Amino acid sequence: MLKTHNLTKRYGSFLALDHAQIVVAEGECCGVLGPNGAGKSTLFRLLMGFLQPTDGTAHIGGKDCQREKTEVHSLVSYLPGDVRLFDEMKGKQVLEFFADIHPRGNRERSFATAKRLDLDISRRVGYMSTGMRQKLGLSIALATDAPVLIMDEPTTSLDPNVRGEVIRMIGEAHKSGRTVLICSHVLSEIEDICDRAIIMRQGKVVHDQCLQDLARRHSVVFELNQSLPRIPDEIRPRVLAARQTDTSVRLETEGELRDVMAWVTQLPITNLKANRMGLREVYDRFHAPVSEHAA
Ligand SMILES: Nc1ncnc2c1ncn2[C@@H]1O[C@H](COP(=O)(O)OP(=O)(O)OP(=O)(O)O)[C@@H](O)[C@H]1O
Repeated sequence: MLKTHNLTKRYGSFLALDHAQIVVAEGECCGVLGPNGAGKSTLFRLLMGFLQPTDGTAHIGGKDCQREKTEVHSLVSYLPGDVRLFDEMKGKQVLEFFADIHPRGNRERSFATAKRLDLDISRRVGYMSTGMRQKLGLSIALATDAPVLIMDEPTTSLDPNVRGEVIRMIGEAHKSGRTVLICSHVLSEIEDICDRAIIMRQGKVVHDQCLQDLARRHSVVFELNQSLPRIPDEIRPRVLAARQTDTSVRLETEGELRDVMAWVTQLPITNLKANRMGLREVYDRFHAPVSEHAA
């Protein structure tokens, strides 16, 4: 449904997006992760045809995001990272305006979405708080029945309860068969609704993670006062990685944990911990926390 080939964007000599190869299948929900400046919004703006690529191509629903922008826009509902709306208009007028110009817009659904987000649409945009303006943007973007949803940090500036509601609404859109591309700095939001997560670093896609696979992974950590013995052949295929630093051992496993644990627990170990792997561990492989860099 959505495909980029070597998609590249330079601002002068600065490479903001570096030969990105991304494929999102129809009906898939794909999260895009990465620190500030990684190139996420640049990718989204290129997909919407708001930026001209330096190199490469992007297609949505088989339409070229540059040359067939109008067709692409009729397939996509887009929430920009910086929601800018008309200050002089009331919320209701803004919803009517966007529902009328989007080929798949619907006034009643926009009003219902705003109501679900507890937004007072009788208020003028200029008098709305940042979170209220974000809700208004969401009421526009979530109310169309466009088959593709592209959302740049949809829960930014929202309080925790509304964040939860927005994530539920995006999850519902995904369940109804729509294709979703979403970026967020909140890893749990991506884990909650996405099938896959793409991790970006300095304009490059550095990792593509299927979240169903991740749910079957565990980290097993323990102390051992000797070298780790050879892992038995029966469990070796399920131990994806084994690392020993002095007395500390960390195994990364996939699938059934029972016989891995049976082997580990017959070693002279202490301080055994086994945890389900999360997106955090995967993300930290590419972006270690700032304090670790500083250490
Ligand atoms: N118009 C521009 N001119 C020059 N550099 C730009 C321009 N727009 C973006 N950049 C740079 O491109 C890089 C990628 O920016 P982008 O907005 O795509 O990052 P992002 O991953 O969305 O970040 P954030 O999480 O902070 O929103 C940044 O270093 C940014 O400073």
